[in-house]
Amino acid sequence: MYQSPRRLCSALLQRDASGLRRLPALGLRRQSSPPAAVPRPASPRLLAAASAASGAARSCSRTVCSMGNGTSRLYSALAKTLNSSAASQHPEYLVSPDSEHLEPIDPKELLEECRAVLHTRPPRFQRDFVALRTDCPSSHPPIRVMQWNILAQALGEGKDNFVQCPVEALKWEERKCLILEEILAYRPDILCLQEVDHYFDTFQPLLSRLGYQGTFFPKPWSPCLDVEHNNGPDGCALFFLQSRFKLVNSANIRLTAMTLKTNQVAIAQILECKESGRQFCVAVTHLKARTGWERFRSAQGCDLLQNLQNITQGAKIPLIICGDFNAEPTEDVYKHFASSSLNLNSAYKLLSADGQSEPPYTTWKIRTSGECRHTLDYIWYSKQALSVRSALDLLTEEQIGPNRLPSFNYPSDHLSLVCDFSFNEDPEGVL
Ligand SMILES: NC(=O)C1=CN([C@@H]2O[C@H](COP(=O)(O)OP(=O)(O)OC[C@H]3O[C@@H](n4cnc5c(N)ncnc54)[C@H](OP(=O)(O)O)[C@@H]3O)[C@@H](O)[C@H]2O)C=CC1
Ligand SMILES: [Mg+2]
Repeated sequence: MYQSPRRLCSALLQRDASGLRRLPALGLRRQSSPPAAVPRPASPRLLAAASAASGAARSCSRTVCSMGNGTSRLYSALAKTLNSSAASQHPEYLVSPDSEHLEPIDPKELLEECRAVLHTRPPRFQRDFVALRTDCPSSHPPIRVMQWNILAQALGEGKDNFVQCPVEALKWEERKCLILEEILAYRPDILCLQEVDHYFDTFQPLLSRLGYQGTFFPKPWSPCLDVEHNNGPDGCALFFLQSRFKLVNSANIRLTAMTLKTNQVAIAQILECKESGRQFCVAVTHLKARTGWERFRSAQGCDLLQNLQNITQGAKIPLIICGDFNAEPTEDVYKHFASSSLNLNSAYKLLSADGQSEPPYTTWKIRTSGECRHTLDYIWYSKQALSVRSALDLLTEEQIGPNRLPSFNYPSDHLSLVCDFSFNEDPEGVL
């Protein structure tokens, strides 16, 4: 039954059986009158538990931190104590100690809360899934994977110079609802994010209440820490639905380039499907940005491929790799992935008429330096073990609008990519 946002919020504020006040999942106050304002909780019980460990780190990182100073090192160190260290393989570190105490939330209720906060904004864009393979019936539900560079709040406000994007469109309290709305609209089984600088206070607590298990690996020297009032370093985050998968193994990888440690990271996890018992490896990364760094990106890509070779025991385990590669398909790093012995294909090529061309853009923005329209984001997959059943179409130029991204309608300068995968039958010996 449809509940108005006003009724929903009051329902969320009722006392639960334990006598403790239940709080709105988002803990947000609406910007203007109708519908009624949601009181900001004085002490959000559920969010406090999840973000307590990050509180000290966040308060110390609210000052301007130049890279390499004690404060950013302290944050990095603290963040790492909550996650596994570089290239470690300790699943026990990856389980949030508080996750079992978190009250589940209904995704529909959270979506309603988001929509109430966003009621003054234009409606979200309609995007459709394009069916790609209907000829290979599978006895198990598909695995939906979402890849998205969500735009770090500190970079969007302090570094990216999106000259056509009004500052009000970047306000975190509303932008986070647009991000959550996009995630909730597609409800991925696996969510791979880049530029996450609100992991501990937003995504980890909320997504864990939606049934996800999350891992965060911050960049060692995040440029976010240069920005005044930053919320800590940005990094990659990987979430999967605990109802569908069991974590078998996990590695946080600091990428190297020509044997040197770099500022870019990846997370790779082996997951086991609870329905089918099949195992696969999913990885998320964000390679070095900017022109002039093509060889560096290429070296980082080679390092990631080598790590994935080791993790999948030479491609014995099927792979899905999501990332903002910061590289057009013409770059060497793309070519390395396309020709790797891991037998990978890029899922979004399948949206093209011949199945051979990447989409014309995955990011589109206007900076002081001009308009930047590029294809940089990819979902790679083991082409012999997996099939892409469908993929979410991109936004059209008309939907994106003349001021490009981010905007009041869309929270990031990068588009989300979403694919439904299924395992091919009888892959024995094919890999
Ligand atoms: N003190 C130290 O030892 C070190 C300090 N640093 C700091 O980190 C920063 C760079 O870190 P690094 O990880 O290499 O960052 P990158 O060059 O990879 O870029 C960082 C972010 O900037 C965005 N970006 C890309 N192009 C532009 C542009 N033209 N204008 C504004 N933003 C852009 C990228 O977004 P997208 O991916 O969406 O394009 C990316 O998220 C330095 O500026 C420095 O402050 C870094 C290393 C060491
Ligand atoms: Mg960016």
